[in-house]
Amino acid sequence: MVPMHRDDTPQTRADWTLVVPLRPLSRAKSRLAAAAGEELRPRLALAFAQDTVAAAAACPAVEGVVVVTDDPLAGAELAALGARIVPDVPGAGLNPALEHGEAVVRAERPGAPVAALNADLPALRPAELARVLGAARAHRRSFLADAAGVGTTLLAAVGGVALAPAFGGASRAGHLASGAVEMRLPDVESVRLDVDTGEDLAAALALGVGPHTLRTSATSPA
Ligand SMILES: Nc1nc2c(ncn2[C@@H]2O[C@H](COP(=O)(O)OP(=O)(O)OP(=O)(O)O)[C@@H](O)[C@H]2O)c(=O)[nH]1
Ligand SMILES: C=C(OP(=O)(O)O)C(=O)O
Repeated sequence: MVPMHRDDTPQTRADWTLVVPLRPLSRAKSRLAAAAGEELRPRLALAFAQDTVAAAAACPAVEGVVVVTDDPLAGAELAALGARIVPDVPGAGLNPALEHGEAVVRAERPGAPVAALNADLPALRPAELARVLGAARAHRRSFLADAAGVGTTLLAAVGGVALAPAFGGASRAGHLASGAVEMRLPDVESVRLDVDTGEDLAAALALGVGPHTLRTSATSPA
């Protein structure tokens, strides 16, 4: 989130709002339990979200970060990083949570470009996110597949276009079927590397994670 300068190119304009969904930490990152254990799992889920939000907030293309969560600890920690916290839609699930966050943003700024970003990107780098959001300006709706090539880590919609999120499972195919354009970009691994398993965590640590995940994973057997 940086002020817009007169000579900013469209690629670096800070006008995107990111909507980051986060389920309660007590239930988050269940697939990590096998590698990390039940004590570390919720702490890692929080650390991933902190590193994701901190990197997103530091991205020169980003105007603001909205986190949709009912978790009080995560809400407080992520608000401290500059995120706006919006309550979840109880029992509705991931896509309604994203639509709710999008509606909150667009009620205030109907023309805002909006992107949904997973909260499990601990290696996220602001410059790589800026490249993705710059590319997303060329399409009405576009997305980035996750590192496995099965899911989605980011779904973007320019002003006046609904996100229409279809996250969950094989969402790459779902987003393609919905008409969203897949962005195929070099050198944006940090935006694609979502961490679901111990193997994913090892890959993120090798790429380089943010300080919260680095500290928390130091006690992890993953
Ligand atoms: N606000 C909100 N976020 C959700 C919900 N369900 C999933 N998410 C978030 O959506 C993103 C992708 O979620 P998943 O990969 O399905 O769940 P996860 O907790 O990250 O991992 P698993 O438990 O292993 O599936 C993560 O940032 C989750 O915290 C929900 O009902 N509400
Ligand atoms: C919900 C998704 O993420 P994950 O791979 O973390 O389940 C998805 O890719 O649509």
